[in-house]
Amino acid sequence: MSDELPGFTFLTAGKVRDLYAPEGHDDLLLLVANDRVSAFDQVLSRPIPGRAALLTRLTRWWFAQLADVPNHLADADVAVPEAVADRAMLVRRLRMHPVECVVRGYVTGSGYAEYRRTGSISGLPLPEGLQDGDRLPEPIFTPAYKAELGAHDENIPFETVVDLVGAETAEALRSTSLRIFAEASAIADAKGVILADTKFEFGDDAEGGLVLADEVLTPDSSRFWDAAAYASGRRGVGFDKQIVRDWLAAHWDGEGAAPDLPDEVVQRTADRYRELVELLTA
Ligand SMILES: CCOC(=O)Cn1cc(-c2ncnc(N)c2C#N)cn1
Repeated sequence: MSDELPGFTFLTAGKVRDLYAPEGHDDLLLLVANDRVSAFDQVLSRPIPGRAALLTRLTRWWFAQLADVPNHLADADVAVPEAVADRAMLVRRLRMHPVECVVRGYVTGSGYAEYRRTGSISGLPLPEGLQDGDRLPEPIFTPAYKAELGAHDENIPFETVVDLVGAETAEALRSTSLRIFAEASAIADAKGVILADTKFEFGDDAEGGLVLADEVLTPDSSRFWDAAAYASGRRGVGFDKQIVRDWLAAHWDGEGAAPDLPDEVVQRTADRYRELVELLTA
């Protein structure tokens, strides 16, 4: 991806997205997604064609479904270059809170690992005997501190969120995250998709209002599972990187750079992203 976008100043590059500032609009940012995919903490060498456009479409769709939640999409008279238009979002520049607002309806991944070590996640005690992929009695807010690029986020207790952003904002982050998760889970469930967990990011706008930022409820920020597979005992059948993860697990020892994905894996993964987006947005 060239860093050059006419009329925009390149700010920074993440794993799967780049940030630009529209010249002459200090109150706006441009988020440009790319087709790269990361797995096992590595950005893989082969992009997944169409991925960025699909996930941008999905985020926009979720913002529309969550109409009662202020979000950072900007309605401004700024021309987004055609070359990136389908995978870019012009957004209001916010004062971001340094908290990954993770909500879990199921216990898996790093949350399950923490649970096995401590019997809790982010300081929240959980019932004994939970297995990987179990549904939790109710969704839980398990915040993490936003790690530097490339490092793992560190789960933190709610009290630390209070120390970071103040009690009022901490409570608003928790209540808003849980409310959005409940709404999104119900929407996904009606389409045969389990929303196992997700991560939201919020910022404050110039008036001090809490605004939903970043991407939302995409396979990059969330785990989406096939509900029918889960019901038949096949847990954690993902809609996105499962194909990539399974192929890498069978063809790579995890040392050094990951091998190039074969064409068939790239194509099946692209198809799977499209399948999820079309299933959810139908
Ligand atoms: C390299 C890519 O990094 C990111 O996209 C993460 N990020 C988002 C912001 C942000 N900053 C102010 N206002 C916003 N609306 C946002 C958003 N979204 C900063 N980094």
